Amino acid sequence: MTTSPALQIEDLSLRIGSRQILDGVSLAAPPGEVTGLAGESGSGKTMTGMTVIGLQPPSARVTGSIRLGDRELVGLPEKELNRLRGNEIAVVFQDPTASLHPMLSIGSQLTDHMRYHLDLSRSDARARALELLEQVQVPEPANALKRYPHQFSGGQLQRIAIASALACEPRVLIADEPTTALDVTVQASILRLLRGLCDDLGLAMILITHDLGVMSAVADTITVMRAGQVVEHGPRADVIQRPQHDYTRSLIDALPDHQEAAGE
Ligand SMILES: Nc1ncnc2c1ncn2[C@@H]1O[C@H](COP(=O)(O)OP(=O)(O)OP(=O)(O)O)[C@@H](O)[C@H]1O
Repeated sequence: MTTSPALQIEDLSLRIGSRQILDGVSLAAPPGEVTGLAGESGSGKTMTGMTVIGLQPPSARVTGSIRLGDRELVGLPEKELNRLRGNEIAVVFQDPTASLHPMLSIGSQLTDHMRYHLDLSRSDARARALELLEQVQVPEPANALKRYPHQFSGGQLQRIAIASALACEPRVLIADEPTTALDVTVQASILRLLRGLCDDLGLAMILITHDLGVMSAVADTITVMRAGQVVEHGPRADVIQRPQHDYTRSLIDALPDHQEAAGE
């Protein structure tokens, strides 16, 4: 079954000064699917994600198309992009503390965000915050609302950052290396959570990671980037088990146990 993509990137290029950072990137993220974006460090994965939410460096020149439903995002005025950010497109970063304020309780961070974007009353925002923390499986949600970021483990903080990203019911979630900073034991549970949310909420998820092992655990399709270009794209099993491009093969061979990653 093919669903029409929530997010469609076509021929996206980005130049900073004389450097071509992205060169004709095309990518579609359908609802309810995890679209993996792989490639070694510096290949342009993060810049692709940042450009989708309009957070590319100010000096960058962007051409091509990024459509959210039937809306074109390239060239959208900053005010309108600001409304989309966090509302229709949300991001989860590698470091959960990047999206959480250290001096504010989890409760006020989640509810302030929703009161601002969704215009909810204080009690409705609190009820929704509790629901979100349950959804991301943070234990004792009512208690968690009163606590501060430093009182949580990295894995729990990433769950809270994911809850915050989901607060305004985005259609698209960009997860940029969401498990890279976490203990190996916690990584799998966060990936399972993201996969479950994608399925349950029909999110179009773009999962950015240099780790094809992570990718093989959850992605439906994989797009491989190198030096700002897409070199390969296809269903996960095809890309991992029958890579067409030497570069993809070298990424797979670099995995500690590439048989395992291939799901064999
Ligand atoms: N603010 C910036 N100004 C200029 N160039 C940048 C900026 N940020 C990133 N770049 C360059 O853009 C290219 C792509 O970087 P990007 O962060 O998208 O790669 P990546 O594939 O996500 O790698 P990593 O996994 O290391 O983040 C790199 O060559 C990088 O040096």
